[in-house]
Amino acid sequence: MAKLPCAGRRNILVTSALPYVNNVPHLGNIIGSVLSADVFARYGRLRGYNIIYMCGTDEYGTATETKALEEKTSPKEICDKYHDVHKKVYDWFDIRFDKFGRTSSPEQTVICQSIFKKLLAQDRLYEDKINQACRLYCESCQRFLADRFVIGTCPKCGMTARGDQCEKCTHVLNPGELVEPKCKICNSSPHLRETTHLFLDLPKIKNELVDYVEKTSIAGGWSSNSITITNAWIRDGLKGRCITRDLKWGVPVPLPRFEDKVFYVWFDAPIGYISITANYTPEWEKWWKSEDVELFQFMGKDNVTFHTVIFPCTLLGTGERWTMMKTLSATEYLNYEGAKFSKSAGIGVFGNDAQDTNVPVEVWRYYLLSIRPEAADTFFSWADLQAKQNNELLKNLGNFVHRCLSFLAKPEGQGYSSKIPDAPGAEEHALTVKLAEEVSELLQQYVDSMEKTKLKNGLKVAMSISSLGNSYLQESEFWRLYKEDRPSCNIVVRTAIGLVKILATILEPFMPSFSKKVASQLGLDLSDLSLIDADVEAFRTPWVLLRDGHVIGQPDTIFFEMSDEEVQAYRKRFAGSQAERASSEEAAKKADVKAKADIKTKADAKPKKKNATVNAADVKTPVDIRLADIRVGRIVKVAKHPNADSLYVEEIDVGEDTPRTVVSGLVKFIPLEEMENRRVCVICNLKPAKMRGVLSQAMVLAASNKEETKVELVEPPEGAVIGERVTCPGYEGDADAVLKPKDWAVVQPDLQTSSELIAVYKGAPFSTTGGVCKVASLASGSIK
Ligand SMILES: Nc1ncnc2c1ncn2[C@@H]1O[C@H](COP(=O)(O)OP(=O)(O)OP(=O)(O)O)[C@@H](O)[C@H]1O
Repeated sequence: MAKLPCAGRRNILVTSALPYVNNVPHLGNIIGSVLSADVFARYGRLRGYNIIYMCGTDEYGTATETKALEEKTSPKEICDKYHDVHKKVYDWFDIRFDKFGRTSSPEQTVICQSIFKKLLAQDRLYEDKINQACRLYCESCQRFLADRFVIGTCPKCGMTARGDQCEKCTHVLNPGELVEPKCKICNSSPHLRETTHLFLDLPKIKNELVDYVEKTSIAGGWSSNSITITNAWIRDGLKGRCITRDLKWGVPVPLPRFEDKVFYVWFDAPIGYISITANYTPEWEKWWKSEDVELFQFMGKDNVTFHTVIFPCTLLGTGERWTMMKTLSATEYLNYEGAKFSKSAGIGVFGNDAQDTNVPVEVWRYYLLSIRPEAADTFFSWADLQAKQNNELLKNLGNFVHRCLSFLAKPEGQGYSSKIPDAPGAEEHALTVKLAEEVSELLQQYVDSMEKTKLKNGLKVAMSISSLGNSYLQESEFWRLYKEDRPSCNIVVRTAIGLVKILATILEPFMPSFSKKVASQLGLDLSDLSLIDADVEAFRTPWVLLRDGHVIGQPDTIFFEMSDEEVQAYRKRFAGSQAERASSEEAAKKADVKAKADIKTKADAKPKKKNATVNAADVKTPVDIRLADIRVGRIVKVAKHPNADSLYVEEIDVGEDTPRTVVSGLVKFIPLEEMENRRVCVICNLKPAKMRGVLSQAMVLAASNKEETKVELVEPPEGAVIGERVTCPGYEGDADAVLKPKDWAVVQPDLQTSSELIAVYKGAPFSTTGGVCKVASLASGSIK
């Protein structure tokens, strides 16, 4: 039965940006919208809030029409097919919507047209009577071009942009503003042709909008990027927004002279949240026209202005009281191994690919959420996924859970025959009291973070409770207590099991499949996991969470190790674009089968690692980029080498007491004045070497093309701190005191610049606290 708002409860309506229907979503789409919203909605349900999560596919517009042309079918059939594809991907990712609908429903037409009529009645729309109403028309395709089918140069930042928005600087455009526009379908130059359209009169609604933004943005906890983007938009001056298009596949405009037009997809898409709710319950107005409902919206940064300016203006302009967005959680972008995820170019891992790997859903969710781009763009890398799976999930979380449960499950004489012991005196047991205090403090941080949609921090805090659990077990020496001091052992075991229950609960929003398994191993139902205030209070005394005599279920391993071979196989399998992968189909098929077989055999052959604690002495540091001590430096002085024309001698500040002297062969490529004061990436642990009589104490990293005719410095970003270490996600660890030349020879060939000009090691970007390191223009260069 559909939920409705209830007086006296927190009523929360969650939405995530409606994914566009004509393609398979990639991991960037998943973390940017649906997965983030799912975590928050799951958290809200655990807290006992009256919460619903609405989402669905955004189906109208030219992109669908064109896809239908390509696939020789109708837009409706395209939408049916891809709606299903999306649904299956999200089901696999354990995304739990209360309703996953679609914008091509009859309810959408009714609600969209009714909002339009109210805007008209309130005089918030105007027809364009001058040339602003021109749209680009392609003579060779004989059609008006939808915004996304025009590409050109952004007038603001000078980069390539689509007709509706520049993805580089997020500037929202009218297609006519693009410099040198081109038709994306046939590459000819479209021209402006006049056609009358309807505009939403944003200047007329400005005061109400500003009032709303001022009242809500800070108080509602909008993510800082969304506040910046919105304020910049308002400051730059609001202009009328065209809300109609010369298309067929869309909601018809119910006005004489406009019958052959439909609403622009960005006018109707946010109305989709409302119509999808109307598909969920006929009493949808109780959610959407209420002052007692908190609306939380999740999306990537490119969707912000549509949700903070255009959609609010649409609602405010009707003169009715709509439920306005309270909290907006907008992510930056997730990138793929140094490149950009792209649906059109087919770069990256897509929702259906993820299912086709050996990586279980809980690991996918954990990894994506642990690198959620909350404050800056982040990077997916297979090596980082491996590191997080092996170190954080297996060695920390899996180890703790399995250690507690398997000890408890052992027969009397070695364990507790699966029965929770009585544990009087826990509140006086010093180590346990200390643990309980630390856990309480972390739980408070967890709740604070989750309430503010700081999901990444919520996850980090939850994982630190698991680390505390491991330290607690270790310090207690429970195996010794079992023989020498059984009452204390009972306290430790019962407390640790309570901690397992806490972890299963607070990690449920992030990894529901993990929590389900742990609940069953604890002999509990999922419904026993709750985070209502009384439970959070009880979590302060973990030893009371499972009663004595309770019998747990069967312990089993939850996480497994990912091998280097698997990482290599995945990197190879998902390299390049989907088209490139498909073009060598036969070869790819064979490689694929082999890769999968390799991976499968490995997984099968692998003795199921029982979350064993790994002995540090057994771990051999692999030969990779972590061995190199790369630091952010600044050239404080530079001169030509006295004895060699091709060499510079620099003094570089790398955060030490005195600058280092460095000799580099860059004279031919970089003029002396461009070297001065330049920020650089420097390898600081190579053995100092004399170069033509001058002792060089480090090496500046630069990228070159194949012919070595062009060389560019690898530059740290503005925000990086001089002297900080440059690391590559997935390859963290101590550098060698001195980097051996033979190790450098192994590492160097994998150092490159990506298509996005980012310095990468095996796809993992050179990262600093200020962002990633880049070169000026040299893509696919070799770094040394
Ligand atoms: N790399 C990314 N990282 C994080 N979020 C992203 C990324 N790419 C897209 N998103 C977000 O994913 C959500 C769904 O995107 P949507 O399906 O509209 O497609 P899109 O990737 O933005 O591309 P297009 O508009 O070309 O279809 C949006 O909120 C968008 O901001």
